[in-house]
Amino acid sequence: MIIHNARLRGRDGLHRITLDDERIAVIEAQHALHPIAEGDLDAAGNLVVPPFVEPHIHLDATLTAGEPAWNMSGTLFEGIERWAERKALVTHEDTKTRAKKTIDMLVDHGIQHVRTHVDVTDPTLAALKAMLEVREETRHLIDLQIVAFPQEGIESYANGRALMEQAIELGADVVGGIPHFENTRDQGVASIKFLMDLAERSGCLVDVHCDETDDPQSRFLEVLAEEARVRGMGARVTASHTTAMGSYDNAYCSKLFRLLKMSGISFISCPTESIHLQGRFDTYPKRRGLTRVAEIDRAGMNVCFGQDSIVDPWYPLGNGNILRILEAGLHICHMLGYEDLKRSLDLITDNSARALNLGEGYGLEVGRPANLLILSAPDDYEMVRSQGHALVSVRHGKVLMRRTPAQIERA
Ligand SMILES: Nc1ccnc(=O)[nH]1
Repeated sequence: MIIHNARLRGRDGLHRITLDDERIAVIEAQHALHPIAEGDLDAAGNLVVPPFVEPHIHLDATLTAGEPAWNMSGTLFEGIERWAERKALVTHEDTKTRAKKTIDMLVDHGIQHVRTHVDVTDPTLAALKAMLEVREETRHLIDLQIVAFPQEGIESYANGRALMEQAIELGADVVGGIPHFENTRDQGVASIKFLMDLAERSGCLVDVHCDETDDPQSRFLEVLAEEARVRGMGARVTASHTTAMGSYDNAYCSKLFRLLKMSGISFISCPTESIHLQGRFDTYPKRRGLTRVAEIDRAGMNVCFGQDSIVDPWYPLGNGNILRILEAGLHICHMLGYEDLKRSLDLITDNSARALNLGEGYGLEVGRPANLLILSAPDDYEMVRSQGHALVSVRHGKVLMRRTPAQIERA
C-alpha cells in the first residue's frame, strides 16, 4: 500500500509512504504527482502521523457511571467509594464486554496504543483475568499495556502486596500505585519502595497514580523520582496525575524540578478528569487542580495527555476522542501560545509513546510497524483549531478505520 500526498510533521513538502505489509518500507519526498492505484490512499496534503496513544485509561471501570449510584460530590474519593460498590458486581464477561466496547471507541478515534490501569484490590483478581484475555483478543486493534493498579492501596488493603505480586505473575505489564490514598504518609512511602522493588525484580514498567489531590502536603512524587534516580530506572517510570503540583509552593517546586529532571521520569496529565475531580474543596478562587504541564515541558521533561475515564464513577462523559482531551488540556494549562499549538500533537503521539516505552514499535520511520493515521488537517495548529479527526487509521499495513467527515448543506 502507498500513501500519497502526505504532509509529515517537522518536514517540508509532500511525501509518499510505501508500506510493505507490516512495515514502513519507503518514505520519500514527492516531486511529481503519482497515479493513485487501487488500494492506495490519498492524504490530499493533510498530515500523516503515527497512531494516537491513550496512555492512561481505566478500561475495567469504563461504562459503569450510575451503577449502582452516581458520584454526587464529584470528588476522587467518592469515585473510589462508588467504584467499590460496582466492583462487587463485576463479572468476567461484564468486564470484557465493557472494555471491548470502549476499545472500539478508541479505535474509531485513531488510537492504536493503550495503557490501561486495572484494579487489583480484589481478592479474586477477576477484572485483571478478564483484561489479560482482552489484551490478546484485541491485538488486531490495539497494543495494550496492563497496569496492576491497587485502587484501594497496597499497604492499606488486606493482602495488598501479595495481590500486586500475583498480578505481575499473571502477566500485567506495568506496576502501579496510589501512595496519596494509603492511610498514612509512611504507608505511602513504603508502597513506593515496594512497587519499585517489584518492578526492578520483574523487569516491568512503572506507572503510579501519584499525588492525585489538591493537598500541597502530598509529596510522594519526590519519593518516586528519587527511587527512579537511584535505581537508574527513570526511562521506565511514569508519574500520573501529580495534581498536587498545581498546589505546591513555588519554592518547593523549584527544588523538586531539579530532582525530577535528574530522575528522567515521564508525566501523564488527564486534564478533563482533573479539572472535574479536583478543586472540589475550594470555594473561590478555585484551583484548576492540574499538574504543571507547561512547566514540565519547558524544563525539557516528557509529559503527555490521557483520557483517564469514559462514563465511570470518576467522570461521566467521554467518547474515546483523545483530540478532545488535547483541546481541553491546551486551554486549561495555558498552552494556546503559537509555539505550543504548532507542536501540540506531541502531547498525544510522540510524548505518550515515550512514556509507554514503545521504542522502535512506534513512529513514522522506515522499518517500523506499518501503523499510521491520515488526519483531516495539514498541521497541528489547524488540527486543533478545526476540531479535526483521524480520517483513516492503518494498522499492520491495512485500513482499520475510515471516517467520513460530516457534510454540511446550506440553502
Ligand atoms: N482519576 C482516577 C480514576 C480512577 N481511580 C483513581 O484513583 N483516579
